[in-house]
Amino acid sequence: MTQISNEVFCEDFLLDFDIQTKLLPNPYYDLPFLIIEDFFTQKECELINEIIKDDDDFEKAQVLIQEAVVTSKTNEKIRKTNIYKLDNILLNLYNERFNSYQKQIEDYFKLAISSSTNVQVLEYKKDSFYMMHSDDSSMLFKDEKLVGFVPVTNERKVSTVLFTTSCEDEIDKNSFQGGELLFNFLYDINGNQIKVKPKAGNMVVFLSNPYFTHEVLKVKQGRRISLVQWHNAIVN
Ligand SMILES: O=C(O)CCC(=O)C(=O)O
Ligand SMILES: [Fe+2]
Repeated sequence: MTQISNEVFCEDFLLDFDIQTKLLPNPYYDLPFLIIEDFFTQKECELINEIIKDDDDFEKAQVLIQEAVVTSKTNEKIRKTNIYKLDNILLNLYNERFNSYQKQIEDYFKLAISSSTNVQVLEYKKDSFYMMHSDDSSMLFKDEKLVGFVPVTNERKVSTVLFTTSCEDEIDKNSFQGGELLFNFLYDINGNQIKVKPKAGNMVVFLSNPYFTHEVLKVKQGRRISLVQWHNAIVN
């Protein structure tokens, strides 16, 4: 294991791979990712959860799969979610809020955000999940062993995930069980994989590169809703 921040260690094999998009934050931080608390208020989250419920106009999740060329196709084995778009009022609110945190994000990761993708609203119902992946690369396997990563996009430097429902023991219409965001190759001081427990209103900000390979564990009950966006950035 190699220490990448005060409280987090990563698998050594990552250091042996030639990761072209390698970038890590300041090793003196406690965590190598940033959690922005209360990006949205509980009321704002509830409004989104309410609207998403009434909106049947979703597309099945598209998964970037590298074939001869990079194509996009629906693959329910990899990801089992519904995707929605935000309406203009909520989108403006999101953008306004994002702008107010942009400098904090840029300072944390020492980069300058140059553009951002559309915001995707993901809904995971019971038994939905999102298999292990890196946001900017394809994982290369040989005989079921991970042997490296190939970048599939250079437009994703930073990933942001904003939760509008919470992971709780007792569920109601704004919560769910399971559905933690797991960073597959990152560990805490006790050797446990880093798992983020979603809390409505909180945004997790991490680099899109293979160090931050992640998955969404299966939702056991309830509705998990997340607003996902990727950002391009100028990195020194
Ligand atoms: O829903 C989440 O928490 C993460 C989604 C994700 O990893 C992605 O869309 O790339
Ligand atoms: Fe992702």
